[in-house]
Amino acid sequence: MQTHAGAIPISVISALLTAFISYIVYQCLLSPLASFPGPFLAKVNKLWRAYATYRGRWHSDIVALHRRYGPVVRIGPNELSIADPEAFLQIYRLTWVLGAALGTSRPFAKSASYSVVQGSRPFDLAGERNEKVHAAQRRLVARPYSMESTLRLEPQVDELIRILLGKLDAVATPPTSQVIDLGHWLQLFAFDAIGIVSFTKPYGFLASGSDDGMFPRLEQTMHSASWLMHAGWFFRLHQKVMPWLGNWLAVNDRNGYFFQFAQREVQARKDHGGSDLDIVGQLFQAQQAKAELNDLTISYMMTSNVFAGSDTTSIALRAIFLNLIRHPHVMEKLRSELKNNLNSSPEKIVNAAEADSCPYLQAIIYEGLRVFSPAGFMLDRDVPAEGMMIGGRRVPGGSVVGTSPWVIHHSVEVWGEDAEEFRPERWIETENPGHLRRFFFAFGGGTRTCIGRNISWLEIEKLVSTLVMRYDFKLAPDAVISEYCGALVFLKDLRVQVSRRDI
Ligand code: HEM
Repeated sequence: MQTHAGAIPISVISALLTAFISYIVYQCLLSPLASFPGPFLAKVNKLWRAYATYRGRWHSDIVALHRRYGPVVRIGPNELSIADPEAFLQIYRLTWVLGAALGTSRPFAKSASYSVVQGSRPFDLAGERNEKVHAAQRRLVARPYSMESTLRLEPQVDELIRILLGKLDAVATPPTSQVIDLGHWLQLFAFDAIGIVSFTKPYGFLASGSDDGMFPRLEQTMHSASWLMHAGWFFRLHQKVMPWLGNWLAVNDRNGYFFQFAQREVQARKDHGGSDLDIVGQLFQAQQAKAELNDLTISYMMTSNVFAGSDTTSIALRAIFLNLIRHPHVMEKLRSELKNNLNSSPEKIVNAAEADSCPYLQAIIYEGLRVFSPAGFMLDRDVPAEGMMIGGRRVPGGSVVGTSPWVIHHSVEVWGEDAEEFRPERWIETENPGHLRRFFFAFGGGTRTCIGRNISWLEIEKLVSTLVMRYDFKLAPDAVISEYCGALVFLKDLRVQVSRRDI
């Protein structure tokens, strides 16, 4: 058959069509993951996940997909989302020792998607994929993040809480009782708290009441990272042409704008001195014995503090307050506990030791982070070369598996029929709290568990207990609270009427 000059020959078209059909048949029928159910487009095209993430509803969409398809959902040609409790424990909870005993010789390493987070940074705890390199880096910096170190900074956190109380008093003292965006104030607090634990000094956002444009920028960076993690080729291409076309991706702010911000703070801390108790002070001290812990490395680490430590904590605080407001009986029960156990009053700033001694308060924090986990993404891991079994089916080495905190936290199989409900009592009633905690995934798991957990917990337990004793909170009648997932699940427009309880 003749073809016109310039037209594509039929033979080429039919070869392309055959290749396309073969690819679809392979992915749907012959691939080692073919037996796992999932949306058709996800099975055949990696971009499905990038787009699904880009839409900003991944945290709830993936829960809905599991309700539809079951405990294992295929969300990419080579990717599985896991709600199966046994498989979840195998992926995230095994240590080297236990792993060796079970025949899984090493932890599941982070997948290629994390390279986008890491960018060109040689020191990046969250993005580092090599488990050995990560373990060495973590050992280098872990000490200042311990509970012992964190507690030494409690007086400085108290100072910050006093500033917040001053701000809230101004809108909550009779005859005033204004509606405010409580979420905004919690975010200013959480951001400044990171300044305190890192550099002994707050950034001054809470005092000025303004974030200086920082929060939208953080949010855009997070969102950009969330979908680009699943379009790595596009990210790499962009980085190659960036010298000529400029930067078009907000994710680069992580290693650009936010790194420079952290670097300036580290330099200022060095120039002006500060307390040896803060994280940078401790790292400067450690520097004397460990040459590899140079100023650049410390700045990289502080970038993680700014990037991973402020929005996460503020979302946790927002979620806990929203749930307390929506469940007045829980709020009252908490107040009774604080009054009876601590003799707490509206004037008092609760200290960490006191907060730790209140089981209901602790249960509220667990439950708040369970039903509304700040991290809304799936924590991708590579299946080791030997492969793994999930629900009796073999998953080959090199496949990507992972679980989002939202998926495991909303699993009926783990939490029971009331998995969707905010019910702190479940953490107290259970005969086996250790069992429930194994499935508590708000801070990730295994070797890659959040290094800032102690810091956040301290902030949360102090602030929640102090504020509920001092103020009444009521949702504004016109409050329209929305959720938006860009890696973290941003909870917006927490418009609340705040009033002093003691006046
Ligand atoms: C409620 C607050 C927080 C939540 C919900 C949270 C959540 C998480 C999660 C889920 C991970 C694991 C990520 C993964 O495996 O991909 C993680 C890791 C990490 N977080 Fe947090 N985080 C919080 C607070 C903080 C704070 C306050 C800091 C720093 C001061 C911090 C710094 C980090 C770092 C550096 C990592 C990487 C750790 C590693 O791989 O060794 N986070 N966090």
